[in-house]
Amino acid sequence: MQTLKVDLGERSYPIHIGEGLLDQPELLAPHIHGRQVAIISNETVAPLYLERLTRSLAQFSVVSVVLPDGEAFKNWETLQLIFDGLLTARHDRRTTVIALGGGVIGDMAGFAAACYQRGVDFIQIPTTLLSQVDSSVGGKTGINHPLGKNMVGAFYQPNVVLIDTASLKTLPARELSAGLAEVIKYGLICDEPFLTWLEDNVDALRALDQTALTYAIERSCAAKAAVVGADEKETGVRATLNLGHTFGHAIETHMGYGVWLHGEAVAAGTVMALEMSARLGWISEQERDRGIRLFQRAGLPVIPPEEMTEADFLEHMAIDKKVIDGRLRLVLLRRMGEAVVTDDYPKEVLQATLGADYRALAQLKG
Ligand SMILES: NC(=O)c1ccc[n+]([C@@H]2O[C@H](COP(=O)([O-])OP(=O)(O)OC[C@H]3O[C@@H](n4cnc5c(N)ncnc54)[C@H](O)[C@@H]3O)[C@@H](O)[C@H]2O)c1
Ligand SMILES: O=C(O)C(=O)C[C@@H](O)[C@H](O)[C@H](O)COP(=O)(O)O
Ligand SMILES: [Zn+2]
Repeated sequence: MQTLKVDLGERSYPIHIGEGLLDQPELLAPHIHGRQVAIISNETVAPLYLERLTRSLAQFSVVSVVLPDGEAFKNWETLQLIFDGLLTARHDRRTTVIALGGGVIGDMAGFAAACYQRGVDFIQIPTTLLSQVDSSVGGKTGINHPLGKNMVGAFYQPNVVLIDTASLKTLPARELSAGLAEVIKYGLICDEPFLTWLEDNVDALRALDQTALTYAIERSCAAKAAVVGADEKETGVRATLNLGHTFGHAIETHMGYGVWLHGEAVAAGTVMALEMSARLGWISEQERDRGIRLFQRAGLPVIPPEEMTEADFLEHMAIDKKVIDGRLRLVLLRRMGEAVVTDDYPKEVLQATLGADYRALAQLKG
């Protein structure tokens, strides 16, 4: 087992990474301060892992709340089911909410923990690659609004993150690829040598090679922990973790939540960010193509939805959380392995990026 730390003063916490950690209650017990525990999961993950986790927490009084599965349920109505479960079981302020599932469960359970009786203890047990490399770390929690992704939420850090890499054995291939989008993101924004490693190991990752997966998870979590430790509430460098997300969130919202997976939208959105960075002359066309090729090899889409117009993108992007005083800040690549957040770009370059021929770019690489 490997343990990393998110360094946030009195809110610091460990990230434990290893195979079979679900069966190691001693990693959780020190972070549970009362007798009550509420495990939040969904209809897909609960049949796979809920009984095992409940058994390993036998010393506590455990209830579970099993939510419907999917991004389409990351909303107020489903959040209410968590509060219903907590109140029905008479959970008090010393309860601990545990998220057992992917990023949707983690974001919702975390937001519920932040709100329930004004804040109770929270633990992340992520079971998708995406949630293991990204969403379980850093304390962004929340739900979607019909007009925009993650528009209602709170920064609320967990007490511990427990990553059992064996849980990826049951993950569908499409979901594994979606997780690779956020892994590739770290290489692009802050770790160019990791991109080379990914080019050498993407096939092993897709084949569920445990050694390769564990390494990719550790390196991704280390990158995220460093960024979050430096800027917990996104007043600066944390916004670089949003590479591809301004375009990607527009795709998710426009297409209907869950039609494109988050990681798929991030992949196509990052290709748009690469294209814009190339148009600004910050990276070369060869470097842009290097990124496109890696997303393709990871099994991810690199062409935005045909039906989305430039106006559609601009309308959704206008309410991005990085907008300040009506000016849209974008995450772009100054060079491979170095992201910047900027509102200093000609409007025409953004227009040209939205209108670019991504089908042609994809065919060149495919
Ligand atoms: N808070 C953050 O910092 C952050 C970061 C990235 C993404 N997110 C959010 O995370 C969400 C995406 O997360 P996701 O990709 O994990 O999606 P998800 O939570 O919808 O999980 C993907 C699918 O895999 C299933 N699943 C989960 N674990 C499984 C397992 N071990 N075996 C079999 N099936 C399993 C789920 O039931 C679901 O059907 C989005 O809502 C996104 O906005 C948040
Ligand atoms: O942790 C962050 O910060 C991120 O931006 C990570 C992203 O991968 C993630 O999708 C996050 O939920 C997006 O945040 P948002 O503030 O743009 O909703
Ligand atoms: Zn993301």
